[in-house]
Amino acid sequence: MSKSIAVNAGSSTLKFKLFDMPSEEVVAEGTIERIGEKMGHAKIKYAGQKHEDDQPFGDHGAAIKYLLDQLIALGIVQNYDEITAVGHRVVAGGEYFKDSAVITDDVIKKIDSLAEYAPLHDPAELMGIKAFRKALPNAFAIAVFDTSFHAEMPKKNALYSIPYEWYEKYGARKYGAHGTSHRYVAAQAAKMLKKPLEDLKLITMHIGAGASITAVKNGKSFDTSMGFTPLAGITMATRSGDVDPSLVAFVEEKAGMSSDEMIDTLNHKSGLLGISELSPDMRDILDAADKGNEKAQLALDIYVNRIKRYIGAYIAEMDGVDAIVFTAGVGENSIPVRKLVTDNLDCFGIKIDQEKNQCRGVERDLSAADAKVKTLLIPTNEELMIVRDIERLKKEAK
Ligand SMILES: Nc1ncnc2c1ncn2[C@@H]1O[C@H](COP(=O)(O)OP(=O)(O)O)[C@@H](O)[C@H]1O
Ligand SMILES: CC(=O)OP(=O)(O)O
Ligand SMILES: [Mg+2]
Repeated sequence: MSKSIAVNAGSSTLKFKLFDMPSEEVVAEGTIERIGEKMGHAKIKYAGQKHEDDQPFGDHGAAIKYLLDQLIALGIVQNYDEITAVGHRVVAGGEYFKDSAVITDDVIKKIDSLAEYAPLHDPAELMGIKAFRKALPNAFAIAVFDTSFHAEMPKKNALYSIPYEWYEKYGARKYGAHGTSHRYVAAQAAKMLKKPLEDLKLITMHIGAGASITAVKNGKSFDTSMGFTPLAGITMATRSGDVDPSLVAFVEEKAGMSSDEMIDTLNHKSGLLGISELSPDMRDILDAADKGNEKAQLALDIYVNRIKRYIGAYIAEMDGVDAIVFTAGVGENSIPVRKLVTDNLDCFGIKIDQEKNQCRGVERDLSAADAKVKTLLIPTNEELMIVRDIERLKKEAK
């Protein structure tokens, strides 16, 4: 018996799961939230116990140090040597990493060189890789890339209608993200539908703080809403999603902003937060909209509209759909958002049963009896995919 850990650094969170392998039993798991904010929060579950801390985590480095310290302090492991393998989530793998990779000095250099493709994520993930390498020098370590699932997307969907040489010279294309999550929920959907994944057309909606929608056709990523970086696509907690690039240049000029300031604003001060001028958190937006706050209502309306827009687009692109899937923070937990997104989609055969929709964080078929297209709720499990890739790459390395 050995232990493997999956480390998942998001834009503002650090999540982990420690598994006993090969049983895949979770022996400890936790989340450190609101990294970089005035006050952060850590929650770790292990051996039937729960440990919580309110303290600031200045950056992902601080969160990683805390996690490594707590593994020993809480007695989750007596010694780091008990953890024989580590899998790190890395958002941007460019066109280079079409599969997960065993971490070497060269792989670290390559990830570093790709950091511009996911500026909110890759630097934090590299910090994690380096800190774990130092603490667990003998562990088998791999990187699992969000972009791998989208790497072979058809060119007609991956390329922008811009000069072709930009793709050749600079790698200017759509890379997408959240691939590990889309891959997991698509496979689970096939199990729930009792059909081979290869025969299905699915729309998987990963809607958390970062959010993306993927058209999964015959088990492969066919199109996805995120773009060159995770800034594109639907409205997110603080990210704008799609905008006309001319508007960007226009506001830069009018407001005297540098392009760095602009990208920072589109990443951190836009989305739900930007429109509502209130909060990036969907729970706050729903509460405020309920109480009649007009900007919160508008933020909610825009958010729902963008998701519907991509559902419609992907049904058209795939020439139909068998099931749509809700996952991630908002998708798994928000009953009202699932209702609003699926309202008035009868024309596509999508209709949910409002009773079945009264649930959170469970795997469930939400479809109404007369729906032609299934609506599924599937909690994501990026960490399970990561440890499964550890096992696969270990075998391949032998
Ligand atoms: N009950 C809920 N209702 C609405 N939104 C929720 C609820 N619970 C969590 N969320 C949202 O989920 C988001 C976090 O999702 P998650 O997938 O963990 O994000 P990420 O991995 O992008 O950091 C938060 O922005 C929060 O607003
Ligand atoms: C790519 C991305 O947006 O990731 P997260 O949702 O974890 O921030
Ligand atoms: Mg995430």
